[in-house]
Amino acid sequence: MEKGPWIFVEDDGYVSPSLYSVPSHYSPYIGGIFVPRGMIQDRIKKIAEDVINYFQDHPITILVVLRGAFRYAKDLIEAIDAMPNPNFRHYNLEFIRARSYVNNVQQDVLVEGLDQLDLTGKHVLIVEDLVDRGKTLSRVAEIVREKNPADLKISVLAYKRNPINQWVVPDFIGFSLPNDWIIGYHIDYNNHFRDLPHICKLNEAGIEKFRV
Ligand SMILES: O=P(O)(O)OC[C@H]1O[C@H](OP(=O)(O)OP(=O)(O)O)[C@H](O)[C@@H]1O
Repeated sequence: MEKGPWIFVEDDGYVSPSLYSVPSHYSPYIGGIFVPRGMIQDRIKKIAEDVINYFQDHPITILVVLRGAFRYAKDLIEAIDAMPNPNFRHYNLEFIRARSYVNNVQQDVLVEGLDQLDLTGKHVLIVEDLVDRGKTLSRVAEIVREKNPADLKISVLAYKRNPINQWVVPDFIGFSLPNDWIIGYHIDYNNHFRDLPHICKLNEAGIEKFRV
């Protein structure tokens, strides 16, 4: 993945969790903070502008991939709502569920809630929290394309530089991150750390502690 219109976080581009406010029950398991909450919010404001500038006056069907993308989608929509010129923006929301990870091992990708959606002729924006190996987004996009949308774009907050990922680079990316185990800002490890406000690196102690 070339450096591009996203914020590139270097492999050692994390800071100590002691520099930011972190819940004490999580701090032993955080290897470092890659992106603090305020920077995430600022980046999302710009992505909201980019999305609206791209879709112009086409109504957007925003397809949120639960559960991980919940917080990113919420903040993206709030940023769109806060933009000037309310006559310009026009979107509706749909929610699907995709899941695949137990511990840090990927199982088959399960997608729920997409079968019954009619996306024919719609201008669709898939909103996802994380690309890791790329299998989830690849599968979701494949199903969406079969529904003949007029347009399909993809936004991902966190794009991991996982060499296994052969997936096409999404259209709107928040941050390019190292190939570490990423947690926080609703990105989970076995359903833990979703409420951690910053995007962080999970350490070995955390991988062991919350293994199921
Ligand atoms: O690029 P990939 O290797 O396919 O992985 C990315 C997916 O993994 C996470 O989902 P998870 O299975 O943890 O479910 P969740 O959305 O409920 O957190 C994340 O939310 C993405 O959907």
